[in-house]
Amino acid sequence: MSNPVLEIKNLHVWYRTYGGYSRVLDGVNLHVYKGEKVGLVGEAGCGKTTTMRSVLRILPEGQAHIPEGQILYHGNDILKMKPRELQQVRTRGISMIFQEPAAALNPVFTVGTQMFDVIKYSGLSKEESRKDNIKRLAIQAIKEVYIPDPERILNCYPNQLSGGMKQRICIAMAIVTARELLIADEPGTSLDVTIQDQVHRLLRGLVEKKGMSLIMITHSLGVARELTDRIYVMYAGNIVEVARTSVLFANPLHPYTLGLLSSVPRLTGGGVAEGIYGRIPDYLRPPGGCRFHPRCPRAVQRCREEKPLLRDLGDGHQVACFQV
Ligand SMILES: Nc1ncnc2c1ncn2[C@@H]1O[C@H](COP(=O)(O)OP(=O)(O)OP(=O)(O)O)[C@@H](O)[C@H]1O
Ligand code: NI
Repeated sequence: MSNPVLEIKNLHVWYRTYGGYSRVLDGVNLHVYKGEKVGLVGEAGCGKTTTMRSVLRILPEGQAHIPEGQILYHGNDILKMKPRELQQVRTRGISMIFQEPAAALNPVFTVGTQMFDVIKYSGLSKEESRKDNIKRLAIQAIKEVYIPDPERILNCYPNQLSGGMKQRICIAMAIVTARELLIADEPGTSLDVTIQDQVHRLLRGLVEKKGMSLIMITHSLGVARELTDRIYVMYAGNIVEVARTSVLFANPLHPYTLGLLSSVPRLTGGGVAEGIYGRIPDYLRPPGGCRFHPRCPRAVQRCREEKPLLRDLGDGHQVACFQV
């Protein structure tokens, strides 16, 4: 296979807090190939958003600290890029859509004004930046997210649109200029389930049509199963298991993955199964050894003392656990 579009290597991210450093990411490794759809799955607070904000370098300034790690975009470390290079990545390479569409749109400007700005600053040639061309690109992007009457939408303010429409506009803005990788952070979680489902299918269709790569952040293995080729399971700032989606569901190995699977609601009644007891640890004083050991039904002494690294079990199925 060719080289990955994006490769995160041994990423550590800490937050400065009143109590000291909160050591959230503890050596994250993740990659995505061209055209691949990858899921990053784990419960609230495990560090999914932190990982992806690091990629675009949009972590809160002055609070976040990256003591170690690399984020390679076609082999170039994003963490070392100069502002111009970084701008290029953000406008032409990688874009991100967020959970809350309302927060991503500015209420005081029309959809058109905001879309035109995105296009203008995406490094187009002089010829391409002609006004009529910018408008044409915006209209085309709105059509691609299946919103009727694009001309009218351009003149609307965000509050004139429904939540689902706003999320679609955010997607249109993310794909309006040539992009290679789309990072979707639980898009549509604030919307009702049928609309959320439509947003997911729209995303999948678009990235497939354009041959883009997708990193889908979600707390739901069910959602990841629908949308991705490969899944990274994250627990407390570590990747604990990676596998092709079909393999992960056929042969899940890490005790945390098993716990997550048992908390996926059954379609055939029975409701939510037992899930996993306890909660994500305090990152100021994270547990030693395997961070999952306090909640793990299979933990032994070694798990308390030594950190398990990802081991390859063949065919890219990797797991970080001494007990499998
Ligand atoms: N600016 C910050 N300062 C201190 N701690 C932070 C900051 N931002 C995030 N955190 C902490 O980092 C941890 C990981 O947060 P993050 O948002 O990356 O998790 P997540 O997996 O995206 O969760 P969710 O599913 O709720 O979106 C959490 O404990 C969170 O409280
Ligand atoms: Ni998040």
